[in-house]
Amino acid sequence: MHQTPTAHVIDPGSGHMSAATGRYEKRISDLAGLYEDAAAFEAFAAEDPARIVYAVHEARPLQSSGDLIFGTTWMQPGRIGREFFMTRGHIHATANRPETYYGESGEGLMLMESPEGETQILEVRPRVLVYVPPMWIHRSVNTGGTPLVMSFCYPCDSGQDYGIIERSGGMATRIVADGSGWKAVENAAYRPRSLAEIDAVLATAA
Ligand SMILES: O=P(O)(O)OC[C@H]1O[C@](O)(CO)[C@@H](O)[C@@H]1O
Ligand SMILES: [Fe+2]
Repeated sequence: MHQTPTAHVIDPGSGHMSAATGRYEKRISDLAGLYEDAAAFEAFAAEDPARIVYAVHEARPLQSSGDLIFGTTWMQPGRIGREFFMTRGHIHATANRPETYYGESGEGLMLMESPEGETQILEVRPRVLVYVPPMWIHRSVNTGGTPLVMSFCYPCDSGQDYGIIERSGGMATRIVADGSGWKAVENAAYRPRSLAEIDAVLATAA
């Protein structure tokens, strides 16, 4: 039985995608532990715990392999202390699965880290497509003053592993305000992965 082809209209401002099969939101209260300035986070969360930081529309297929998951991420502008709003970040649970992101509106960046700890940063803006190759941890950051909207696409058997970032005390690099722009700074709490952990990640790709 073939699935029926579909077309989806994306609103670049709101990130709404027609005929999505799912939608979820991440609120400030869901994002404890991500930001370097714990006191600033607590103050922000106490003031407005229900504040939405990002929202996702997605279409998930019926099949469990060989198919795609695609949709949009809408991210509010804002900062906790000097650090810009960002997604939780993850590596795909099957680590050799890639992903693309396409800028719909706003400006931001894709912060990526290899299991070995190399950082790569690519800016996202409208009409820029960012390719996240297999094996890269990835996190989106809204560095602008308006919502950042991106559409994304990845294999439906990728899965998301958030533990890899938690175990290393965050990603190696943080994105912080610098005048009217941004800069990358070292995360002082970062603990590089052991060879055993790196090998375990690489093994999921075998
Ligand atoms: O799952 P996270 O790391 O919170 O970030 C959400 C982003 O990642 C995705 O899961 C896609 O990989 C999208 O939902 C969104 O772009
Ligand atoms: Fe992903």
